[in-house]
Amino acid sequence: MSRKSVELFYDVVSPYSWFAFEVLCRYQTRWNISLKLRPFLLGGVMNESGNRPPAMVPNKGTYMFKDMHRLKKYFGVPLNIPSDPPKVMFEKGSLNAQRFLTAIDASMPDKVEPVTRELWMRIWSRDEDITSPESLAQAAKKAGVSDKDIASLLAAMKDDKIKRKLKQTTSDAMAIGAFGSPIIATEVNGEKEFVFGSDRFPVLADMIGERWEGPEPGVSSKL
Ligand SMILES: N[C@@H](CCC(=O)N[C@@H](CS)C(=O)NCC(=O)O)C(=O)O
Repeated sequence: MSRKSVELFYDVVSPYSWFAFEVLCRYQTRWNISLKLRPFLLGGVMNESGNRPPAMVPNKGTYMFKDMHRLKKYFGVPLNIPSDPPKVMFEKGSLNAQRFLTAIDASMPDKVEPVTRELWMRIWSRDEDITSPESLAQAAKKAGVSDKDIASLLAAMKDDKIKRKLKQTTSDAMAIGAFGSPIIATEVNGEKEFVFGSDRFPVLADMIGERWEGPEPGVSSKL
């Protein structure tokens, strides 16, 4: 049977997307899927869809941060809430990080997964910056990218080509109906469909004819 294509649209500013990312990485060899990581810009999706981040609704924000503590344990992901979430999420944002990942996807796609993970470790585990070139370089270095390649990636992320590619990925997500992150898209009977959220894996498994064996299906974690 041919492998089902599964696309993960995500932004490292989104903690729920980290859970979805780790689960899909754990299942990418267990399920008969080909996983495509698609870094997009959540801020763009929010603006274009007319949605707003849950943390901007006070009760949702309170719920979300409580939920994070439960989900950290449930998913086995070392997430910690940063000391100043509004600053991290809304002031500093993720534009540079997402452009950096887009540049990596364009020239060394096999490094998208480890660099994404390092960026999440920075922003959502160790409360470290992900906006400066030095921070991006450190994440890439930890993921095994050479100094020479890091210098090219930092230059490439400023090119119009890369900026357009990030906009295109965001538009691709909008075209299928995105309003937040994570968006996990696949084809069902020739039609593109998606689920929203890290809590939709049982449904996704049913859609692609695979078995959901929980968030840690006996695979060694890369964390
Ligand atoms: N129930 C989802 C929530 C995901 C979620 O809230 N994602 C945020 C970004 S971190 C978002 O885009 N929210 C848009 C919305 O809730 O409409 C999950 O468990 O993963």
